[in-house]
Amino acid sequence: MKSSRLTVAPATAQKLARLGLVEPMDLVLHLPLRYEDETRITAIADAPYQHSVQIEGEVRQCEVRRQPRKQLRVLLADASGAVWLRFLHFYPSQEKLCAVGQRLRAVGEVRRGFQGDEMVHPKIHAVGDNDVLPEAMTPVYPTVQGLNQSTLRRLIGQALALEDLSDTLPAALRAELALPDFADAVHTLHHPPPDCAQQALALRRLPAWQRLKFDELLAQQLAMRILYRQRRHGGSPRLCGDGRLRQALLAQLPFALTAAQQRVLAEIDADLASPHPMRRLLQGDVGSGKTVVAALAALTAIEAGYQAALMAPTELLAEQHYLKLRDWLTPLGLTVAWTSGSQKKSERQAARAAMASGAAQLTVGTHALFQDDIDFARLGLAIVDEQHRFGVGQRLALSGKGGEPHQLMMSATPIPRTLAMSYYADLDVSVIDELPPGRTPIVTKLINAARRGEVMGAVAHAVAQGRQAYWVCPLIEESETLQLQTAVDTHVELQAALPGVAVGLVHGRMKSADKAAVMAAFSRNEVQLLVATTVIEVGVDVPNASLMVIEHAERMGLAQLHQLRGRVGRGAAESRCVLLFEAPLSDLAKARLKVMYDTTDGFEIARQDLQLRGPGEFLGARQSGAPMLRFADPEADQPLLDVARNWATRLLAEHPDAVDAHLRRWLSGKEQFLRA
Ligand SMILES: Nc1ncnc2c1ncn2[C@@H]1O[C@H](COP(=O)(O)OP(=O)(O)OP(=O)(O)O)[C@@H](O)[C@H]1O
Repeated sequence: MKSSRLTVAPATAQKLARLGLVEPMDLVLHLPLRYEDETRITAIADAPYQHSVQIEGEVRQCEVRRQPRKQLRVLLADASGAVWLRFLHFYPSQEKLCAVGQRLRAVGEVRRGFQGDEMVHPKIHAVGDNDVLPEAMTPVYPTVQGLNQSTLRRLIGQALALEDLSDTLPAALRAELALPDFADAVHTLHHPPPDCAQQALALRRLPAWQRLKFDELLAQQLAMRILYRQRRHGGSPRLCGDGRLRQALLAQLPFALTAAQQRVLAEIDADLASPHPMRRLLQGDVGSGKTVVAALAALTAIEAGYQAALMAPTELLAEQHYLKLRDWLTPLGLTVAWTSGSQKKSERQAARAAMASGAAQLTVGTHALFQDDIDFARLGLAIVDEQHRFGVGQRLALSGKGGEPHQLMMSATPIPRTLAMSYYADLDVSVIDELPPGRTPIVTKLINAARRGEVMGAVAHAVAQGRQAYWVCPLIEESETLQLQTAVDTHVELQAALPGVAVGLVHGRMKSADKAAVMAAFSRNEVQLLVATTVIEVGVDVPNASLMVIEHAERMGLAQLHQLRGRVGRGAAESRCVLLFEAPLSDLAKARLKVMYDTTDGFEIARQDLQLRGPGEFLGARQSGAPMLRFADPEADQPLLDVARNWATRLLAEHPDAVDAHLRRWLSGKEQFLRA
């Protein structure tokens, strides 16, 4: 991260980028998950259970226990009572800090333990003579492994001090809506005063929250309005083909198009033939056959003498598409180019030359394809896969690329109707609402992780029948490194447990050539069991795989589970998806897993997910894979959305400068093209 005023070491910048923090303004908008109240001291005897409090006292006892597991136990006492502080992992420095007689402050939640009240892993520090209590609450930010709270707090503090936080909304608008000033709002949310009720903060009811939600919704509405306008006034080539290439591909495919595929194709064809740019969202549940529709649309552009480009959010997915499209299109005498960030320079240059000269009729790459200065000789159609990760900001940037190629966005994540109407209003929507025939429904099983051994047996059985399986190790504790470790360990474990089965491993940190090699071996059935992190979530298509095992399913978002499950059930064989969970399950986790058990309809899952999560659930919203809104809640904030919609019209007409400033603030950084 670089700005004229804020510099960050490259290693830290990398970790920040994993949180989506790229620009200094992203730091300003990286809001706390919760707060710790260190502004006051609570008497130990008065500390309520399960509420974060700060206590202060003197160490009376300090011991390291070896049984039942190694731990540090410290008895802290004040005039009112005493409580045990317990650390299961600790450093020698912590043990030293807790010497008998030392005065300590500890922040954490008190709970009833076996040996009386205790605080597990509290935050502690020694009390000095002139230690003053802070005036504001202490923020706790979402983070990744290796990036601690104090570094984040320092960087965010610097960004708050150095960034231009002046208001982008005209004073009249703020007054009319009784919204606080932008700078005040962000300062309050990072460092709320102690009298600010935790409850109101958590529920996002404070005026400061309203302000951020409103700003975010307004930016969305403005961007959509501008896109819509560009589209009405923009000119695009009329793409009418003679059907020659299409017929050739269809003749080559081992299946006929479903009625739904034919219908959406007709909708796309009508758009392509019009002189205005197509902006169409193609929705279809996992495995509904969107790729072939995209290929046929590309062929129309090519028949008309233009080029097409297809972009996917990750390199793995882009490569899968590339391999499939190359196999389909090369026999038709066409050239398909592949470009990716990890390619050798000479290969990339060759691919770019082929795009610039027009020698490549179709180019496949990651979303970064449109990030750099890439020239196409005659780009007629841009296809963007996984639209839900491609926010309105990116759409705006794409159409600003000069020329007006037609755009087709594809999404396998069903977007509930209310959401689609509010956030994709600038797009037309086509839905593939039918699966190809001959698929046997996927049977879903919920199995306690204690019965993992039996599940391994089921894998061995599937392999013995000539089938293949996936074993997915999901994100645990918000840490990619841990996820990787789990996948690596599981790979070793399964190899040992299943002699005679070729077990492969694929994860996000592998070199893309290695990843591709494992995927290719899995496609050829040389690898029968693929252990994977969630990198395989989208787009992997191996019809012979009929068993999917997902560990820690209770911790995953339903949309993600649905995507993963969609990797099986793609062939004629009966497929199963085993969701392993760690007991005991909370009621919410039970309800969520039940949804997965009850239905395989992605739209129904999305609807129930939204209902179960309820408004304001930060993590849930992130897990659902819809990061287009960070603050506002599509359902609960409907009234605010209506106001933002009206104001978007007024601002565009009366305050073009404010529009520019507002979009620059809200659509930079986070809304940049995602790099794979
Ligand atoms: N009409 C059809 N009849 C039979 N099989 C089909 C048909 N259309 C597509 N398929 C096959 O179904 C599988 C899934 O298709 P595809 O990968 O295009 O799905 P998708 O909609 O892109 O799914 P996802 O979003 O999960 O990647 C592929 O193996 C594809 O060849």
